[in-house]
Amino acid sequence: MSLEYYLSRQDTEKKLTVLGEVIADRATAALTFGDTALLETNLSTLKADTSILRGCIYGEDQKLAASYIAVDHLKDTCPDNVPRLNRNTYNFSQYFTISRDKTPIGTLFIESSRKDLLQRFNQFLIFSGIIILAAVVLALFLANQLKDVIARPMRDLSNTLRQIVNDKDYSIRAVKENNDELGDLVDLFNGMLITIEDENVSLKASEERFRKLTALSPVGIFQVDPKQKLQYVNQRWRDIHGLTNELPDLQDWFEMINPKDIVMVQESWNRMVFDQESIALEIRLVRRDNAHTWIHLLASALHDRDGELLGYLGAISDISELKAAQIQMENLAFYDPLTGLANRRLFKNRLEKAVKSVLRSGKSMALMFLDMDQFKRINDTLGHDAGDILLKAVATRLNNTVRENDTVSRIGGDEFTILLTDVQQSQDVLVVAEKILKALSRPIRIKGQDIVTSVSIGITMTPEDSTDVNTLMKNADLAMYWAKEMGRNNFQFFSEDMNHSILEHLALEKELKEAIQRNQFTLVFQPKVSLFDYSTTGVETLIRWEHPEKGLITPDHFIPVAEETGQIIDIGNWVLEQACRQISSLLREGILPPTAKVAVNLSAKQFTDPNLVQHIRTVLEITKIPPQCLELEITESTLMEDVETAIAIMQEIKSTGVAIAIDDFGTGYSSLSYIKRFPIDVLKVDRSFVMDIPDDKNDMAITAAVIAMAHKLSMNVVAEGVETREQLQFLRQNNCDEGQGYLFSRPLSLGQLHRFLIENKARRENGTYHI
Ligand SMILES: Nc1nc2c(ncn2[C@@H]2O[C@H](COP(=O)(O)O[C@H]3[C@@H](O)[C@H](n4cnc5c(=O)[nH]c(N)nc54)O[C@@H]3COP(=O)(O)O)[C@@H](O)[C@H]2O)c(=O)[nH]1
Repeated sequence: MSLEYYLSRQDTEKKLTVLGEVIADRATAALTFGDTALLETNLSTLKADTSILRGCIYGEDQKLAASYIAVDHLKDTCPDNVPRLNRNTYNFSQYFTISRDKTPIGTLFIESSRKDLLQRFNQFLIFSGIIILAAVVLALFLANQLKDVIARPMRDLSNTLRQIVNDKDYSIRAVKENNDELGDLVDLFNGMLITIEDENVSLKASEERFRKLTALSPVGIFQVDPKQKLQYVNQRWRDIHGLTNELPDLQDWFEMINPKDIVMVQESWNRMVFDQESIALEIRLVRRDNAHTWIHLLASALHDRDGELLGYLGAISDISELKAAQIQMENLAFYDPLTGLANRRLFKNRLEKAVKSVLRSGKSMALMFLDMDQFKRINDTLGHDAGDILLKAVATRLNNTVRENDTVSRIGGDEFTILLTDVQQSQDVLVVAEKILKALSRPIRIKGQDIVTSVSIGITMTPEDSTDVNTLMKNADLAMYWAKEMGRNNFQFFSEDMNHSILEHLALEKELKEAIQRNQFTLVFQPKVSLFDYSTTGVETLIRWEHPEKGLITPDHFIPVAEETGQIIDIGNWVLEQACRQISSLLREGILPPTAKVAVNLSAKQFTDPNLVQHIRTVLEITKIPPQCLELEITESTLMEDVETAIAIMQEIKSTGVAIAIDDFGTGYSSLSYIKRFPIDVLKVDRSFVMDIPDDKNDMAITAAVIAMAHKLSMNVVAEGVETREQLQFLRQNNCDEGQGYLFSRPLSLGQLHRFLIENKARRENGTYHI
């Protein structure tokens, strides 16, 4: 506005200047000549401009020379003298110098009214107002129009969007009204909806597929959200857990895991959550119905395309059957199916590991080798099923005797091993060995019978004795053998001396081979005496080895070796033949009565030798000894090894007319039912029962019972090892038939026997016989 006013004012002032300068120029001559009329004519040109209020020309003397007053302002006059210029007046006024030859000769004063200017300005204002008003009206109009054209479609679009969001219905479409930019926007929006709908459809299809797949899946599937909440499980998952419909908490699920596996599961779960590691575990579940289920668990974290965590997805499969099969396979491969103990393979494996650990830790470990005494006999007597029950009972007792860390194994028929780990001193092992012997000494009831069993235990220590697994096994075996030698039902620690003895044993084996050819064996005969009249009823043949360097070697030392190597067959045959040859002369000479018998010991190997009976017949024939004068002593243990075969062999022997005596009776776990079936003529009560008479009441009772029983079975009873008068008295009181022992005579050479028989006969005949 002010600009407009300023420009109008400048226009007015410029116009006034042009007008003033023209009039001043024209007034030069009229003023020179004082022609007032011409001056006024000149001034009258001011009429043309209605805004001029007055024009005044003053001469050189400053006196008014001519004037013009606008008709509307006749009340105004020109002052007589040149008026002062007053800028504060409402009107414009301006002075123009009238010059002649550049010399001022007068002054023109023109006053112009601002009225036009203001009028023009007002007009401008009015016009501007009208324009603005029109513009506003137009703007409002246009805005209204625009509202319809732009805002409504936008509102429609946003309503559509709101409806889609509220209803989650992506099939709704925005309506396109125009083919303008908004139309394009609607097209784009609808295009986007189509894409979302397509993606939704494929997502729903994929979800449906996922649900169907998981519903039909043979594996249990579960989903956990990022906040560790179990979000989804399929039916199979519920079935495996024995759950119906409820979805348990993750914590509840963890509580269904076997306590032995829970630490492992939690550690793996934490690794999955914090380190994004996948889980693959085999664990046990304890279901609500208390059933145990082995499962294979797989789980891993689930992320979207941007790596944002969506949760965890996992699968479980019921591997109980697989595990059972695996356990069964492992059991078959590593465990003894009868006792459930570790087998030889597993034992060796554990022994190897234990030796390595001993080398690392610097601690000691003991290996025990156990062999059941007389197992074969029990097995044969009571049957294999009874043998199995016995083995199982022994296994249980062994297991209960040792600590959980120790390994008890069955490595063969009646052979067990025990690995005692973390041993401080050999005294600890000794305590365990004693505990084992004690545990096994309690009778085991099988088929209504109380069976007493025992074991012989060999013990070796590592690293003390060796750190080689095979050597340790050999050591323990050797020590066990030693325990057997020491009378069974005991334990022996391995020592290098045992090794030494084995070397001796090997040397003995070698020398035995040559002993027969070199005639190093001799025979001695121990008389058997009637306990009724002290007559000599027979003799027992006992072998002796006269070693050229070692002197006299008793059969205890070489018979077991000969038995092991099989040399006993040759040695036994030699004894049988020699005994018959030597005694036949005594019989022929009548020094031995015709009722007397020469007894020869038969070892187990001899007894089962298929040529035995033929050999007996040959010997009888060669030596001309009557069969009824020959008696074969077979130990109870030999007979009990294979009862049925023993009966058959005995019957064959009996068919030759030769008598059979059961030796060492009472030590071989015979059962009465078998004794009854054995074709036995003589029963020899073992020396171990006689030796403690009269101190051991048990032994006395047993001996008395055995004598009574043998008599009931029509057997002759011979008591072995009679050394004292008390023993003799007891045996006589209990009607024992015969006695053999140092009380009557020690084993005698043939010559000594000859003398003994004659002297004994004479003493009895002349009544000087006394004991
Ligand atoms: N297969 C063969 N075995 C044989 C043969 N010769 C002997 N043997 C067996 O060797 C074992 C030991 O015999 P031996 O050292 O000869 O001892 C016998 C007797 O000397 C001993 N005995 C006899 N009376 C007493 C006595 O009062 N006290 C005592 N301490 N010892 C005594 O007993 C042995 C005889 O025992 P047994 O045979 O059980 O009747 C021994 O088992 C022999 O059998 C052989 O040729 N073949």
